[in-house]
Amino acid sequence: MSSHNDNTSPESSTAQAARLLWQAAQPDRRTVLWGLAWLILAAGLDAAGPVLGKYFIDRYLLPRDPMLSTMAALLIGVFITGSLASLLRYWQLTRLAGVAMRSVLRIREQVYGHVLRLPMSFFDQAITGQLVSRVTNDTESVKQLYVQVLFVMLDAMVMLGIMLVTMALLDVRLMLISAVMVPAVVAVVVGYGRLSGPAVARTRELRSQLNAQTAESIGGMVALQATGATARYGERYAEVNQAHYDSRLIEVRANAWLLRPALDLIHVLVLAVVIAAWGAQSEGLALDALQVGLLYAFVGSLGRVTEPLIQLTMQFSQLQQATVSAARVHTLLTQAQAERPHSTGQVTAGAVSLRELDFAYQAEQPILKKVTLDIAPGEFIGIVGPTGSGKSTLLSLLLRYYPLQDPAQLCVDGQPLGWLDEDAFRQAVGLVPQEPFLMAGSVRDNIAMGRPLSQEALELAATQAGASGFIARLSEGYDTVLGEGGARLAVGEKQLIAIARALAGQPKILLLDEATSHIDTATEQVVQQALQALRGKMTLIAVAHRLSTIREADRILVLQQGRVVECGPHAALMQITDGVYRRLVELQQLHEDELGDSPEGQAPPA
Ligand SMILES: Nc1ncnc2c1ncn2[C@@H]1O[C@H](COP(=O)(O)OP(=O)(O)OP(=O)(O)O)[C@@H](O)[C@H]1O
Repeated sequence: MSSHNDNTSPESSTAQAARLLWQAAQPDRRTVLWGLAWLILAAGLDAAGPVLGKYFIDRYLLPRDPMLSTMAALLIGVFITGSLASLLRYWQLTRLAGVAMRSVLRIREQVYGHVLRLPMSFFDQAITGQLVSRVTNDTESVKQLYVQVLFVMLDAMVMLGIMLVTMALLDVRLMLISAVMVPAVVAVVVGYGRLSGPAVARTRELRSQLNAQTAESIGGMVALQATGATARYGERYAEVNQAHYDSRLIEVRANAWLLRPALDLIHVLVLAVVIAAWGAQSEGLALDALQVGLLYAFVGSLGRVTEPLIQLTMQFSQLQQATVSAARVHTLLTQAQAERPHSTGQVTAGAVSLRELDFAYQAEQPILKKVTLDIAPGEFIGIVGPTGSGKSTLLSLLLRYYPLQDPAQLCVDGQPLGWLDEDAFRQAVGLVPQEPFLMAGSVRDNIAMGRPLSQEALELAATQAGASGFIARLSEGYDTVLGEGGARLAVGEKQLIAIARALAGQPKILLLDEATSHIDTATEQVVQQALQALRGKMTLIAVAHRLSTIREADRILVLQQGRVVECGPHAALMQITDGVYRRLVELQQLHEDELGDSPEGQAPPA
């Protein structure tokens, strides 16, 4: 993901986080509302404790009135209300924990599903490690936010409200003095937020960078070790790690200085003022009329108000971090998805027509210029050209990875490609990429890719791809587990599986993107035979550096700097004196003669 998405400031992130939480908790709205009602009742029962205590002191303890049965009833009442409040709170908080976990489950599914549907242009700039962190770590932090908001904040607010009402009923003046605590605590929290907010955002950003660097280094370990870059990468990592530590230290310091000590101070100050005010109020009165019970009730209630406030503020840094995470998840979720048209358009025959096709990734930098070509159903087209001439770009457009300014410039069976129904389109167009992407599953899983394929369909695809021979030799045939990235197979074998995968969908159009670049001559011949066998059964469009792969094509399209410079069968193109294709073939011949027959014997970049 581009880094600008990570710079979400805590201020702007609060609203985004709130929206995300609210939306994900929607299906559990009733549980949350009922939870609120029960928490109010629990707080009411809690508030009854000090009130009953006051009654006990004022009526029986101070006047030394030995009404033993009533006193016992009062004490039992205090015990029962306290126990009931605890039980209710425990029950509700368990239910709310369920809401938090279910909401995170939904968010994670939503984020993953969303990432799967993002346009390819997004992944041009995406950093894998950061995206992974978004889907797993950030969503986990969001759970923390639910826990904070639902348990601590909700519970604390309810408790605070009920306690203030109870205090007001006991003595409005003393309640007003106690209520000063609320703005004082808010001031501490706001001050803390201002002080540590930037550090919190920076810590998250740096942690994300650490993740990204780790993922990148592990992914590129071969290149890293081969170029002796491990020490430099180690230093680079250490720098970010140190910056992360420094930033975290600022947070922790702000925490240590501001939160607990500041709150304890406020509590003690308020307590002192309440006692002083009570002393002033009761001056000159007899002891039994002094309402010692009132003071007892106030001190008890004040403790119950302080505790949730302290909890709330102590968790504030976590809350901030979780808010930043939630905002980043929200930002990712608001990334526009690739358009998935739902139309009745279908690919019936596989005719492709390019009409003066223009394309640029960035404005003013055209990559393809007025490419015009009509491909008949079942035709085999080879695309060649020097590096950077736009071959892969053309395939990307055929795969709908990037939208076109004018959809009519690229049509399949007479309909603009961009308007075809997504599912029908993906079924009709198969791709064999340059790097065969194999998952840590069985051969069967890797060919089927989740599609419900019969054994016959699977075997047919493997046979058509020329892969059935080596699959039969594997220890467990189609059920052989390949290991991560297909580590157990040779590169050529992986490529044959990738071809079988593309063919298993019975495509009308098969695109091959330099599918033979990394394979040996023997495997290339298997691929060539496979292509020959598929001729006429589907439209074949193959980009190839290795020219022997497309030598037999019906027509070869030669691109140079985004323009079609030659087009025709191999023999015809070889007739063109000083032709681009002829030069590429001759250069390749020379290169192969020099290198001998090896996988590297491809067209050198022109
Ligand atoms: N996602 C992208 N964003 C921006 N520019 C790109 C992107 N992909 C390719 N380009 C640029 O477009 C031009 C054509 O690239 P393309 O990959 O289509 O060429 P190619 O003929 O397939 O090259 P090669 O044979 O090396 O694969 C290049 O200049 C490349 O830098």
